[in-house]
Amino acid sequence: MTDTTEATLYQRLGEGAGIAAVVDGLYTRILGDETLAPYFTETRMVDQKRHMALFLAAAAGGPDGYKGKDLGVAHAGRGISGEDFDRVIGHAASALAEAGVDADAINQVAGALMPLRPVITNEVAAEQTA
Ligand code: HEM
Repeated sequence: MTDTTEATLYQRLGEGAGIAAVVDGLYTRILGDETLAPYFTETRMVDQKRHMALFLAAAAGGPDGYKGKDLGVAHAGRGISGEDFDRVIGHAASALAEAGVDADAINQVAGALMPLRPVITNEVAAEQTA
């Protein structure tokens, strides 16, 4: 079987099927979080899960099938705080752990997502010219 020292992050997440399971777990947690759920009241969750799964697959070095919006544009004007972002990262870590992903790979995912914090949150976006 695949040696984990050589497997790509995408493989360690279980490829497309593994990522789909993680994304299911992630949005179950997000919609169960009373701080985060209100952001998604108008959202078609089937589409949202598909976009997130494709985005994560590409971010993990898998196939680049993401055709959604630029993440700065997708989140602009929603008033998302740094604390909201950190809660989502926490739920992602829990969903990854529940899916059996090892701690090292979870840290890699979190590390890959952290640069998005200023892109997605209102706090720092207000200080940027973009
Ligand atoms: C690492 C963090 C995040 C990633 C990778 C991410 C990823 C995405 C992606 C791929 C989309 C779809 C864009 C499209 O449809 O073209 C999206 C939309 C969205 N995200 Fe995020 N997101 C993150 C954090 C957050 C946070 C912290 C919140 C709020 C608490 C949030 C709320 C939303 C909302 C409300 C939408 C629009 C849903 C709709 O179309 O109705 N996201 N996000």
